[in-house]
Amino acid sequence: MEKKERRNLGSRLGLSVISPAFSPEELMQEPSSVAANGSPNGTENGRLETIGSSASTLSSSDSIKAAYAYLPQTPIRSTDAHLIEFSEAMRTVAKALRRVAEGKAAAQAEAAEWKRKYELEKARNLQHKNEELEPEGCPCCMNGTLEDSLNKLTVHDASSDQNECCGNHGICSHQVLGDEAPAPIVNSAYKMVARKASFRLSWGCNGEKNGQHKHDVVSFEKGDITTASRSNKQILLKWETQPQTVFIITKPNSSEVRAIMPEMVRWLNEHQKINVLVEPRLREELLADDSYFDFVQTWEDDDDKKLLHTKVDLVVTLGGDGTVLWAASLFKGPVPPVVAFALGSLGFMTPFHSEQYRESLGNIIKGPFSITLRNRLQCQVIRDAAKDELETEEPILVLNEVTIDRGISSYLTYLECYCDSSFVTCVQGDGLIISTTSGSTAYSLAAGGSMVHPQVPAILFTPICPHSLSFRPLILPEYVTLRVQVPYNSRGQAWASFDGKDRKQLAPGDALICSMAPWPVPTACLVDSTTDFLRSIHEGLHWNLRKSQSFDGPPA
Ligand SMILES: NC(=O)c1ccc[n+]([C@@H]2O[C@H](COP(=O)([O-])OP(=O)(O)OC[C@H]3O[C@@H](n4cnc5c(N)ncnc54)[C@H](O)[C@@H]3O)[C@@H](O)[C@H]2O)c1
Ligand SMILES: Nc1ncnc2c1ncn2[C@@H]1O[C@H](COP(=O)(O)OP(=O)(O)OP(=O)(O)O)[C@@H](O)[C@H]1O
Repeated sequence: MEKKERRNLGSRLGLSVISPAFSPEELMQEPSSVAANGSPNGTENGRLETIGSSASTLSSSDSIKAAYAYLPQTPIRSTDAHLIEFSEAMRTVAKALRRVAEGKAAAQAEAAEWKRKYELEKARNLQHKNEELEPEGCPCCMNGTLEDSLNKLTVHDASSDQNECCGNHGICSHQVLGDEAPAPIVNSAYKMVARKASFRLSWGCNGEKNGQHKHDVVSFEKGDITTASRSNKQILLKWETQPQTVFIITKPNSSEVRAIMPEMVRWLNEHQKINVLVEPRLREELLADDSYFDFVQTWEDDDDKKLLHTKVDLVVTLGGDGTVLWAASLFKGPVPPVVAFALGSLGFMTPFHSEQYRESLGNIIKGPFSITLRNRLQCQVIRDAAKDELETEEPILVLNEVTIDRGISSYLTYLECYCDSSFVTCVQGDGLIISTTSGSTAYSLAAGGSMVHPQVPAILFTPICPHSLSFRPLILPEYVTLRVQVPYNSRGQAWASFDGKDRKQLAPGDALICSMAPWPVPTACLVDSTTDFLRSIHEGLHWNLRKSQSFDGPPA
């Protein structure tokens, strides 16, 4: 019997047929209704006719009753009942699986959070140890913890006394970036003679002293909760000792870079008496041109590279946004201040003009200068096959975003997303972007996310081509831990990429955990965070560019 006919039969009998419950073969086993030729009453509609014939002498309501009485013994009911039971069982299993996944998500998110806290605590302990080992540091800083110092933050006036102690006026670099290298590295190309310069950070409004404190955000006085005037304004960096080592990073294969780079190195060395450090490739390029550049330093192995942040006072990038991303990726922990010169096409994070490098670098080296603290995301892939915590992969830090997409697969990505221990949603589409606010003007913007000022403490959750009309992007607070899981029943694999690089395949069962990293990228501002941000969206994207209407329009 055809499905349609079965449905007709059901509806004529006042029943809803739930599924194609039986086959002609099953019907043929029906003892009373099966004709000798093996077909019910010799037709496909044998069952209907059997019911009809047994009911022919009865009224229509009697015939329906008879049909109901007859049905429990037929395969329709029993097979449907099995199917109903089966689908209910499947629903229960699905629910149980979802609960297990949520439990696992919560446990893994919690584990990641504890790991992050542990890393922070470890960094703090290391810092205390270094402070103990370093008697000639700023005496005021030596007495306090980072928290003490944060609590003491006041606005710093750029023109205030140079000899003033940093303890009461900002975060001192001895506290923030004071984790000195365990031992100096001595080799021909990487002979670090200089001590890292110390500096302090202060919060103010374009350098004006206005007495606001960073911790005065909410007041609980007299039981009333009031928001104090915003205090986390423009951040200033003021050197306490002269910066001595500049790390120059350039985009490869650029004639513009090749023209400016040797000039800049010479100027830094001769006019500013500053050590210059570059990537090994660049040192070779410089030396190939002129042996004068023999004084330029580099590193020899990964161990040296890991200690870069302890030696470098300032990072200078020559290139586009990609070079800033590259520079950030070289620092797996704290990052020195970055001065980015624009030698690319867009330059959202590269506010400085390369033609004016002498003036700009001169001002930065002298200080103070405004910085934007750009948050980074710490991303960790957790493999389903990993047997324990030790098998997890190294975390990757991103300045723009981590993208989970369908890669070369032609199937929809299917991703389950959790925020701390709460289920957020399932992404069915091309993928998902988890972005920092700095990355909000990059891929996330192209996928329909909002542009967010880089100083806003947030994480962006932006789907890529979702196959659902109602999936709008989200902006979440910076303190959450996100977890993206490729479910076991996903049709294909997913791929994660980090600032557009390092693609990693995620198999069903694998997960990616993201939280805000404790090491932001401090980028020097040309003017200040807000002016630079607005300039970049106006000039880079021509945001809301429209010809003004003429005054002589129709009367109102
Ligand atoms: N559809 C898209 O818009 C798309 C697709 C893939 C990657 N990307 C972006 O490219 C980035 C990698 O940059 P790249 O230079 O190494 O690759 P790239 O050379 O392919 O350049 C990508 C473009 O994105 C711009 N860009 C990078 N970071 C930006 C930011 N924070 N704000 C505004 N624009 C930004 C760059 O200036 C460049 O024009 C990724 O992090 C991702 O955000 C965008
Ligand atoms: N020092 C470096 N070593 C290796 N790769 C680098 C380095 N600096 C930049 N890159 C890579 O080179 C690519 C291009 O760099 P970048 O975006 O700075 O230049 P651009 O493409 O000319 O600028 P824009 O994107 O603004 O047009 C990026 O993918 C970046 O990751």
